[in-house]
Formats: sequence, C-alpha cells, structure tokens
Amino acid sequence: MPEMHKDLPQEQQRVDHIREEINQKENKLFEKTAQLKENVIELRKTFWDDVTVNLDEPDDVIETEASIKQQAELLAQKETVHGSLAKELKTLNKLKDNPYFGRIDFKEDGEEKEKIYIGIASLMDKEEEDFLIYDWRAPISSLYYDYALGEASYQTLAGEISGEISLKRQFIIRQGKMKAMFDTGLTIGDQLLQEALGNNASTTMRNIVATIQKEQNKIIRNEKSKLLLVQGVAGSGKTSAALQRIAYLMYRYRKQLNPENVMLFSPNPLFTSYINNVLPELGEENVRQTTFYHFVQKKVGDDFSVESPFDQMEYMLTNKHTMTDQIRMQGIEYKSSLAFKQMVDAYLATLHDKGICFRPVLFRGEVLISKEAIADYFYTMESSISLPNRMELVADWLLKELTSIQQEEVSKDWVGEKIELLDKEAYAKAYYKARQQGADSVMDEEAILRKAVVHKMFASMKAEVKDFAFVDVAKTFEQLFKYHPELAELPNSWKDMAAQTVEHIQSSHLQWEDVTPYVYFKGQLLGDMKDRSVRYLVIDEAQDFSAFQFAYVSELFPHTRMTLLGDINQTIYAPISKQNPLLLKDGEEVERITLMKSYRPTKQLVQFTKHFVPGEHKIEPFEREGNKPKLIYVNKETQRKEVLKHQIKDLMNEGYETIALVTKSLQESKHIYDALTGEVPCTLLDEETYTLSKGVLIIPVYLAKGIEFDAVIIPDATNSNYTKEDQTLFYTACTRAMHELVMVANEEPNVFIQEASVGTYKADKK
Ligand SMILES: Nc1ncnc2c1ncn2[C@@H]1O[C@H](COP(=O)(O)OP(=O)(O)OP(=O)(O)O)[C@@H](O)[C@H]1O
Repeated sequence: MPEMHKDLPQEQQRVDHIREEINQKENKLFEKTAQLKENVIELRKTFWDDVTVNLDEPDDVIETEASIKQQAELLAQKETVHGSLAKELKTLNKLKDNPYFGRIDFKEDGEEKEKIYIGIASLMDKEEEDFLIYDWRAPISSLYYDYALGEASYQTLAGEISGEISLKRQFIIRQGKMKAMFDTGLTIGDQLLQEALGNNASTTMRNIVATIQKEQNKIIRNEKSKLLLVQGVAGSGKTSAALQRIAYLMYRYRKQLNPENVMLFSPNPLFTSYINNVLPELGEENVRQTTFYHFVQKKVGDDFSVESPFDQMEYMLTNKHTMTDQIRMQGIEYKSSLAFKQMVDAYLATLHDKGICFRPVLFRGEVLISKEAIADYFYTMESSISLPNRMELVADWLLKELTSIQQEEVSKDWVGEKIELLDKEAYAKAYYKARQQGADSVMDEEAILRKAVVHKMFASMKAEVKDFAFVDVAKTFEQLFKYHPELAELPNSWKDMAAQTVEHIQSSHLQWEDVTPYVYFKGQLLGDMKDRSVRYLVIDEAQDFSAFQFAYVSELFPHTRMTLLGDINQTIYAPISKQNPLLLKDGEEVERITLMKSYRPTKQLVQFTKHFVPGEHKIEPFEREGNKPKLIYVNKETQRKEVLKHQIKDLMNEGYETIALVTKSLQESKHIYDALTGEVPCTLLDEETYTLSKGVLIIPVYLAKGIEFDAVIIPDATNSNYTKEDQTLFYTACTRAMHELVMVANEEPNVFIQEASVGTYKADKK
C-alpha cells in the first residue's frame, strides 16, 4: 500500500470545512429559491389583478398593452433569477462532491504566499472576500497548468504577475473524501492521468480539467489568433481541448457571450451525442452544435434531395472503378478544390450581364409577369450593382406590381364566385370587420370580402417573391456545367463530369460534392445571411473539410474567430484534403499548435501504429503499459466468424465494456453483423445512430472518427481489403483503441501490418 501523505489529515479537514461552507450557502440559496418560487406563483395568480384592461379608446389600448408588458417583464425577471439560483445550486452540489483537484502555493513578488485551490467553479468565503476555490479558468489557475515548481507568471487584464510556486499538489476527492493526493513537479500528474486513462472507455466523453497539459492549455486559453489551427496526432486530446476551450471562452467572456454565440461543427450526430455532456459537466450550457452536412442541407432547402457525406464515402469505398465511377471520383476531387470555386466565381461574373434563369409569376394558372419581363428588368439595371442587391430591387418592383394588380383584381368576376363559396365563419368575420369600420350596407360587406379573398391569394405570392421564387437557381446552377471557360486548370474529363452532374441536377438530386458549390452559388446569387451572431466557431475533425468547404465557411462567418482541430493523418479521403485548411500558412492572425503526445492508446499500441502513420508527424506515447496488438491469421473464410466470436468473448472476460469491430465500409459492417447476429449480442452503427451504447459495436471507420473504445477488432485486415491507398483509414481504425487491438487477416495481412516491425505485435496462426 502506498504511504499516506503526511498532510492528508489537514487537507481532509479543509475539505470538510469547505463542505460545511457549501452547506450553509446551499441553505441560504434554498431559502431564497423558495421565497422566489412563492413570489412567482403569486405573481402568476394575480397577474391580471394589477393589469388595467380598457379597450374603449385607442389610447386605452396602448395603456393596457403597456400594463401587460410591465407585468410580464416583472415575471420574466423573477424567473430568470430563479434560473440562475438553480444553476448556482447545481454547481454547489458538484463542488460538495469534488470541491477541487489541485493546489498551488504561490508567492507573488512582494506579497505573502497564498494557497490556491483549483476546482470546476469558484467559491468565495462567507464574507465574499476570499476565494476558497478558484475556477480552473481564472487567470491565476493557468499557473497550475503551465508551470512546475519555481518561477512562474500569469497574465491578467492589468498585466503580468510574477512570483514563485513552492508547491503543486493534486487531489482525488470523491463524495467529499480524499481518495489520494500527490505532490508533483514538472508535468501535471502522471498518476492522475494514468488513473483517468487506465479506466474503461466511456460512452460519453469526460472533461479533462484536472489534468490539462501545458500544450493543451495553450489551445484552451488562446485569445489572440483569429484563426487557430490545431494539428494533433490521434488521441492527443484535440476534441477534449476544443470543449475545454469553449468552456474557457464562456467563462472568460461571460458578460458578452451567450451559448448561441459559439458554434461547434462536429463530424456526425453520434459524435455530437458522445461529447454532449462535457460542457454541462463543467456547469456550462451546450452551445450551438451541428454537423456541416445538416448546416448546408438546410441552406439547400427544398430545391434538391441531398446525398450525405457518408453515402458519398460509402460510394468511394465500394465503387467498382468503372469509367463512370472514375469520372465521378475525379469530379469529387475537382469540386473540392479552390480551382473549382474560381470557376464558379468566373461563371457568376458572367451572370452580371446575362444568363440568370427566371421563373414567371403565375396567378390562377396564367402568367402574370413573364420571366422575360423579369429578366429585362434585372438586366437593365447597372451591372455594377451586386447580384443580390439587384435581386432585392427586382423583388421590390415585383411586389409593387403585384399590389397594383391586386387592386385591379378585386372587382373581377372570379372574386364574386369565390365569395359565394365562403363559409359562415368567413362571412361573420367580414361582417364584424365591416361594422368596426363603420360600414352598414351589404355592399360594404361585399367589398371587404372581396378585398379579403384577393389579399389572401396575393399574400402567398408576395411571400414567394420575398423568397426569390422568381429566380430559378437550380437551372442557373445547371448552366454552370454547360459552361466551358478557357481555364488552364479545367480537368480533362470536365465535359463528362459536367454531363453526369447535369443528370443529377435534372432529377433534383445533389451529390455531396455539389452541395457546398450549390449553396455557395445560391448565396452569391441571392445573398446569404452572413451569420454575425457566431463569435466563435470551432471545427473538429477539420481535416475532412475540403478547401472549397472551408472557403465557404470563412466567407459566411467573416468576423468569427475560428478554431480548427484535426489530424491530417486521419483524412477520410486524401485527394479531397490536398488543400486542407489545416495546412493553411501561418500568418499575422493565424496560429498553429501541434500536439504530438498521444494519450488514448497504450505505449504498445503507439509503438505498433507509428510504423504506418501516414504523415511525418512523430508520435510520443504516454507511458501507459498494455498488451501488444494481436494479429490472428485465418486460412479459411469460415474461420473468421469463429475467431471473431472467440476474441469478443475473451475481451469481454477481460472486463472491457466497449468492444468495436471497426470495418472499412458500412457494406463490410453489415456483412459482419449478418454473420454474428444471433450468436453474439451486437449492435450495428450507421449514420442514423445517434447515441453510443456499451457492448459489442460494429461500425465503419468513417463513423468511428473521434470516438474511442476499450478494444478494437479489425475483422478483415487483409491486403485486398486495405490497399496502399487506405492508409489513413487503417490508421484511424487502429487508433480508436484505448487498451487492446486485435486484427484478423488471411495469409496476407495488409501492407501496413507488414511494414510494422514484427516485435511490435503478436502474431497467432490458427
Ligand atoms: N490532458 C488530458 N487528461 C486526461 N485525459 C486526456 C487528456 N488529453 C486527452 N485525454 C484523453 O485521451 C483520449 C483522447 O482524447 P481526444 O478524443 O480528445 O483526442 P483527439 O486528439 O481528439 O483524438 P482523435 O484525433 O483520435 O479523435 C480521451 O480519452 C481523453 O479523455
């Protein structure tokens, strides 16, 4: 048994004292909350007592409205206070369980030594004078993450503060009991990290506040760069750092930032649910989270059905390499590039003078305003006016035209016919309105009904005009693929590529490679609402963004600070990532941070995978011991199933809770699932899966991105399944494992296993 730390009783006493303080604070808050609750209930009950309702004269109506508003505001105010008290209570409850995880003794130059205790939130003493606990995001807490013993300094708004750290201590406290404590020197707690990483993988991600590493802290607290690029090897804590960074920003700018001001793009819904509890765990609300796919799909609207990136991926992994397939593959590559974006821009420039396809405004099956008339109006405007501004002007003109036609229509015969078909209720309404307006003859009543009927029909037409329904965006976009500019960068197969695309557009379907070009094009043509509410945008797994996609995002969020995190070695499909945003050059507002240390896998797993890391990045393993990866040979296909069953059973017996069979494609996943289902309890995960569960999971590698499992089994690590081109996929699959990796192959394992030195894995011939 390790020796007990001599200060443990003292530290436990402090914890007890803190818990007592928290109890007292909680009691006060409970009282306040109860009082407030009563207040709110009473206010709701008597809401109308204090409101003066008088609708006789217009002035009375205005007064009544003001009186209701005032009463409602009072109620809302009380409810907001109630909400923040509840939040405070929640935080106190968490602190009671685990008040802090670190302590540093810091002597600021010229001041007394101070003991700084660091936890997930701040806590003041009774007098509200001294900090009993500092929030991990407070400026002084950065000392804990950035320095060993000795001289140290930190930044405050007022400038740099220097001094000396004489003690750095870590605690594991659970339910108010000190489980362990260590004094550390250089890095933050290998012991604590060992503890955190030695456990089973979880179905939801954990926060890492207690053990944030210095390099990660740089990412979390970065404030100066407009664009922060983080390249980190698999398992280096990029996602963890991204989430801690969001929590940091929400604290640092708590007066200015709402959760709506921060947006996170994650790779898929499964991943979104995997990371969903980190921010609430830290006492922060979840920010806006979406996948890029959902984001652009909304912008496409009803114009097209949209292929998902996963369907595209599945296609890329399973296509038969026919001529048609080859052309599409070239198209996928070209349409991801900035060269294609330039081509779209060149085409857009031609539309200033001619070429936009319009739709006529129709009314009762007849053309009211022809598409030629709209085009004429559009193209007689100054060509220096931007396309979206001209669209607005056309819409204004059309609305005016419609209003005057609307007035003419009122007296037409068809309106009389419609009126006859109206029901009693519509009649009653018109009658009431007519009376209100002082009308008393039947004629007046009919005039009102006529107006109402025409107004209703024109209202929906006007709404369509405001939505630019008079522009045929799809057809105009289609013309892009019939456009053959003299561009040096146009690929040889452009004509075939274009013909394939036109076919899809005409059947109202957009393939994933055309989706971003389409929404970009639509935005340039009609105007895209630049999202100014997003102040910080975080993109995880940014290596899978194409240059075109990133350029689009950058234009859409022109004033937003961005953090891009990813691993160039885990790109799903390398050609798309040639101009990967992670490879952008450093500049005045661009900063790059590289993470080399991998925390997820054991040392043995890193020693194996480092032989076939796709890029040049060196990987430093975190010193955690485990078993060597296993390669199991099968010489007959029928053996594979038995081997898989046996391995799953062994891993379960070892106590592993998440065992993933990671395949190259969904097609392979389905195949394995069909073989195992009924014999082993297992779950097939596809893009429709929104939550991760424990047990045996079968998942294609592109969906497993960013997620980790206790054990990974690669059911077919054979040469024919993973060819030379599949390096990033195979690497990504292997690096999902925290503790164990098992690969099954026939006589010829893939080239990557062959590249690994024999001593780094255990081969087992069946
Ligand atoms: N400082 C840390 N303290 C404790 N655990 C950490 C730390 N950094 C990373 N980890 C753990 O390492 C694992 C990998 O972290 P994470 O998923 O954030 O890495 P990643 O770089 O996003 O990985 P990948 O690129 O492979 O998806 C997680 O279990 C995470 O909790």
